[in-house]
Amino acid sequence: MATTKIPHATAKRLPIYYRYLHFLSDAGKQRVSSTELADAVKVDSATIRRDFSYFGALGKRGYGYDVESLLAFFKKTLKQDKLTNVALIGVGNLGHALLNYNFHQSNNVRISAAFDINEDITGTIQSGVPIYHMDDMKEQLTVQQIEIVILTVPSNIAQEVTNELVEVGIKGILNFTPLRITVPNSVRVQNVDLTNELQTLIYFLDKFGQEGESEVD
Ligand SMILES: NC(=O)c1ccc[n+]([C@@H]2O[C@H](COP(=O)([O-])OP(=O)(O)OC[C@H]3O[C@@H](n4cnc5c(N)ncnc54)[C@H](O)[C@@H]3O)[C@@H](O)[C@H]2O)c1
Repeated sequence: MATTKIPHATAKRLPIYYRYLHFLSDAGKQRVSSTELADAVKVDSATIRRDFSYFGALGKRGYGYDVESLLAFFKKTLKQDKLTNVALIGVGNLGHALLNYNFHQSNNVRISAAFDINEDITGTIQSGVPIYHMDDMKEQLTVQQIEIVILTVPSNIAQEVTNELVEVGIKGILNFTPLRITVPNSVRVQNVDLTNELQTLIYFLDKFGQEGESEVD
């Protein structure tokens, strides 16, 4: 079962399910039906059942899903039971915003190091995160065993920085730059493009109105 290939759209919904299950668990709820879950997370119940089916028969007919066992399962799948340190490269406008935010809703991911070339900010601590000079990047990433980075540098140097990250063994890059960076197969890149998201929203509103459509790969 561990080798089951999960569609990208399903994988993207897992944190949404996880957050709501956490909420239910905190509220002392023991079980939840797919319809109830669908209402809460705004994903239709057929999609939820299909998503969950990738992980085996987790629900029981007429009973719904057991909140604690589902939560334990997602915790493991999403690696929520261990803290993941990530690094931020490029502490400008966007980088600062991400540092301030520092995923405080999540207790399992945090930015533990940031890097820049601007000597006005290197050597300082911002929002509790040390800002190192890029000259120290390789060493710090290795010492801190960081495998995931958030890339918020100007696009003209994004590839150059990426090459250094690849050399040091980074496994995942959350790429905010508009450049579609080139990496070997061993590295996974997730692109974040707010303009794109906004245009997708406009497209769906235009085409389907407020009913929208649930995202399916
Ligand atoms: N994905 C999105 O929706 C979205 C939204 C806004 C900005 N962006 C992109 O994010 C990136 C950052 O945008 P911004 O507005 O924060 O820019 P910015 O100019 O404010 O910040 C860039 C930072 O990178 C640093 N930097 C420059 N060269 C560097 C290098 N070689 N190594 C490390 N750091 C270096 C600069 O000193 C600066 O602190 C840009 O590529 C921009 O296009 C994406």
